[in-house]
Amino acid sequence: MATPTAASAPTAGKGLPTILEKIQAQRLVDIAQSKRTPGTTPTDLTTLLSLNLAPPLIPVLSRMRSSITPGKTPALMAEIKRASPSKGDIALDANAASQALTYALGGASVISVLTEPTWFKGSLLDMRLARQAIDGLPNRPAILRKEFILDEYQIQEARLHGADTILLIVAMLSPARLSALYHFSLSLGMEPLVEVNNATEMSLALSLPAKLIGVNNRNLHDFNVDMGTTTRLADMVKGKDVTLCALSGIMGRGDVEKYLEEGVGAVLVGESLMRAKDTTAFIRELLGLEQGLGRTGLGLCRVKVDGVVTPEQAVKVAEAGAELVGVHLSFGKKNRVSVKQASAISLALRKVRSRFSDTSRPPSATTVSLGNESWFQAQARRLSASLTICSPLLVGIFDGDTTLEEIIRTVHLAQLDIVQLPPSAPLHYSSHIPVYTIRTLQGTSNTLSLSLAQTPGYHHLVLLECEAENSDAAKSVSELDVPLILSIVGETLTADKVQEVVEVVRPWAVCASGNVEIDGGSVDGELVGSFVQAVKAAGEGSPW
Ligand SMILES: O=C(O)c1ccccc1NCC(=O)[C@H](O)[C@H](O)COP(=O)(O)O
Repeated sequence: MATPTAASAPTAGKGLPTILEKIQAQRLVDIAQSKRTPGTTPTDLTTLLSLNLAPPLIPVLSRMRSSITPGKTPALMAEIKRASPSKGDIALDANAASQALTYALGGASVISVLTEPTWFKGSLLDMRLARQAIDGLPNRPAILRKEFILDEYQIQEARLHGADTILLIVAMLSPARLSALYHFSLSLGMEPLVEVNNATEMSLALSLPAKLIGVNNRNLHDFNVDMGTTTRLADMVKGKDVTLCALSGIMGRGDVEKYLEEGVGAVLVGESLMRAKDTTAFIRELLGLEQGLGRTGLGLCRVKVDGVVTPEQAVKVAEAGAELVGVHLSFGKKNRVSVKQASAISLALRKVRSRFSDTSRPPSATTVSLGNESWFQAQARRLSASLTICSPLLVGIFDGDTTLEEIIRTVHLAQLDIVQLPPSAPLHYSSHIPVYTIRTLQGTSNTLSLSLAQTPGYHHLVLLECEAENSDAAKSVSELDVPLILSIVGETLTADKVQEVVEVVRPWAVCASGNVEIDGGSVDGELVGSFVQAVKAAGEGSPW
């Protein structure tokens, strides 16, 4: 691997070095320092990559192209930029992880993270945290390492810290180095964003042949921003397999519309996004999307009935309209069933499901959004969609003494659709259980368990057990971004009471208690039916 030296930097020409040349000289010093540091030597990075320690990639080009509607909606490359040489401090307090999440949920296709520390106050840690914050999203944006890349070493760093793509600035590199770095990036699976500022640089980029080309409206030597730069070069990529991006100086929808008319597919926006009062609203403005659209769900609340012990009871509960049937599988529990009984219940439910399902519904009718949504919203949407074609689902309820191996064995033997875990279940269980999981939490839960409740991957839904008089706790949990199954304990929920609770808490589902829970082998189908009706009426318009 060739090691660049300061001598390979372009000379400043006459007079003082430009900012680009200063940054370049400093970056060469920084790279040399990192390469000397034990643990991050070039050999270390090669070893780490060969151990497959870089997180999985997404292909940046297809991620961007899937978001573009020509002439209407560009792909947004949203930049995390605390400061810059031209503007000084912009947003020193910005937190890379929360900024990245806001960008992702707002609709960005790429998150550009400046990792240069001296002038831009960025770091590789910023990029790593930005990646971690969005990692669980079902349609996460690609991560761009926005950097002054001079050495293959920086491309290896980028991959290891979670980048999907890197920036190559043509003005900083000889044609031979540009080509070497371009192909090195491709060899690690990353199509680079190649930045140009004039026709000569554009021809070089096209000869690589780069497929993602950004025209920087800012001249990096003198900071001058000329919004016509992209316009003048746009024709050079017409008819080519190139996604053209306009970079720098974009302040609002007006700039974006002009570029869209010229065939530009993407815009990279830094400062104006970092200074926006309402980042999400500004993203929607840039993308030309309607404002103020909240979460869209099916507007439903579902019912879970626990304590079923026989196939006949399960069918009665299904006929009454409940979507989830719970069986207790742990010793010492009232209404505990054996694995064999659970299996018989499962079989009975599978036989009747077609009666309560609408298989004629196309998947898109139940798939509310394939855009950016949180991990929990995506789980809830998928589970709700499954329920429209496959209802009711069987939930196996376990206590704290059941081992992971026993749970997995029971899932297979009894054909469980969902596993309900106790509060004490280790957090890694969910990632090993091959079906959806619910974690039980008590209404008195502390801040730690509330923050764990919102961690993607620890469970798919939360069942909150709370006393009727403590429904404030349920209200506060309902504000979390987690689909909630509400279980009011210690009181018989009347139809009126359940309506009140559902309207306030807006849960994903309610667990039938006292009045409908099975006791002594009989199920009052009418009672369950009226409970279900009350929940359905109150749940209309729910975000889930
Ligand atoms: O932004 C600078 O002052 C700057 C100076 C020297 C080299 C690079 C510089 N910026 C990098 C960028 O290309 C921009 O951060 C990016 O295009 C976003 O621009 P903006 O939306 O104008 O913040």
